[in-house]
Amino acid sequence: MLLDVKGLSAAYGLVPALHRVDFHAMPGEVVGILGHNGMGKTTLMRSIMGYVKVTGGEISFDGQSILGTAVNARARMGIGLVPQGRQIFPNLSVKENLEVAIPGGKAEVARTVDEMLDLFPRLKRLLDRRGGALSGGEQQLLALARCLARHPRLMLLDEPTEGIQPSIIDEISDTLAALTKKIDITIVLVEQNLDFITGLSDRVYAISNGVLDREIPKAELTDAGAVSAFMGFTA
Ligand SMILES: Nc1ncnc2c1ncn2[C@@H]1O[C@H](COP(=O)(O)OP(=O)(O)OP(=O)(O)O)[C@@H](O)[C@H]1O
Repeated sequence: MLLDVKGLSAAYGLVPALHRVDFHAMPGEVVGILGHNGMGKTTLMRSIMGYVKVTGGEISFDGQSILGTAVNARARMGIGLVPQGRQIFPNLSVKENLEVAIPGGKAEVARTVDEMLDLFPRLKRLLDRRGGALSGGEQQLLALARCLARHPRLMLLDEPTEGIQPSIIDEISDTLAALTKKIDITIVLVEQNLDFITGLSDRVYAISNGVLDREIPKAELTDAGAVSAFMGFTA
């Protein structure tokens, strides 16, 4: 098991945001977590990366507890987060956005930029463009490349389709599916886009009001009524 989250709780002051969350990801898996606005998806991603102080439970990465470790230590262990809203540098060029994400000397940086351009060919012709002048979809590709440039073993994706045109969402889905075949990576993604999540994920969980304890059986993912029931809606 690469990631094992057990009984994880987090709160903002006295208000709980995650309540005894249990899930895991095996090496090479794409695990989707489906949930509506405000259900705790971002809090979960940021807790695993180490930005949110948790109030209970356990997070293990590659068999080791990571709860007491800082964000940069988790990054060095091989965890990467593509944050909600992408958070690229709007005033830096695409090339500079990539370069500043890559640790190492000049040669290593140049080699890794080339490696990322092979994975994201669409960024090649945009290298000199300012990050802020990219479309939402292009920004998402850049954010993915910035994360992968550090060669994480686990990539956490926080709502990759948010604010992106439907036509580009398919391209992002195809790019991610191709990636998982080319490189050794485990992905945990949180989303509210059902088609995107079912298209990419090996397994899907539902999160509702900070509670994540149910895996949605694969056979039921194509049944809108069953998914609604899992998400806590009554027919
Ligand atoms: N910094 C904060 N301070 C206080 N409450 C917060 C903070 N961040 C999130 N919350 C609350 O915690 C709950 C979970 O929020 P979270 O952002 O994790 O949900 P989400 O599923 O990612 O939602 P969205 O899709 O809108 O980003 C919400 O009720 C939210 O209002």
